[in-house]
Amino acid sequence: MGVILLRHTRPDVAEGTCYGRTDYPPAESFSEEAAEVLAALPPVHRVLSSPLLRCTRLADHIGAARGLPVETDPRLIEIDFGAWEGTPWAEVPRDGLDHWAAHFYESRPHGGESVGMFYARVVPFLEEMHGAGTVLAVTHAGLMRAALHHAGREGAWQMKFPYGSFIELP
Ligand SMILES: Cc1cc2ncn([C@H]3O[C@H](COP(=O)(O)O)[C@@H](O)[C@H]3O)c2cc1C
Repeated sequence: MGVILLRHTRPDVAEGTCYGRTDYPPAESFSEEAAEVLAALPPVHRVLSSPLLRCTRLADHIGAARGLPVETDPRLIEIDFGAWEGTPWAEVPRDGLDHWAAHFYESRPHGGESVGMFYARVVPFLEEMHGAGTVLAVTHAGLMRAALHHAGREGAWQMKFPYGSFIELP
């Protein structure tokens, strides 16, 4: 089995908000969600986590239950949406969204990371993990999209992953 990418549980932020790098903590439902994740998760021999609270809380919970230390890695942080962070998606300027859609890899109308910049920091992590054994990385939806794109999956950038769900990479 290869690396397992696990999305964090529900964060404490209003539905429809644009957020990536903003450090929202987990929602009140954390304990129940974390128990479900733990029950579904296969055995792993290493636990890595994005340094953001919505991931470290879950990683710490898993690490404590499985007797493993948690290592944080900044390459596992979600894409940085710059000036858009904390804004409802419905209020993000239309021209910015259009530019982003038309120039998907290069565009950064929010002043944060372009998808290309984001992908360029994620790929070295994925390459390092290749063949590293059963490693769990607690991370974000954007990372899971990037990883599936890297694995050659058609439509990976449009995929959705529920909170607390995980994917296994070969
Ligand atoms: C290209 C791209 C487009 C996105 N649109 C939303 N997100 C991602 O950013 C937000 C934070 O993710 P999480 O809740 O897992 O921390 C979510 O809305 C998620 O879908 C994206 C990520 C990427 C890379």
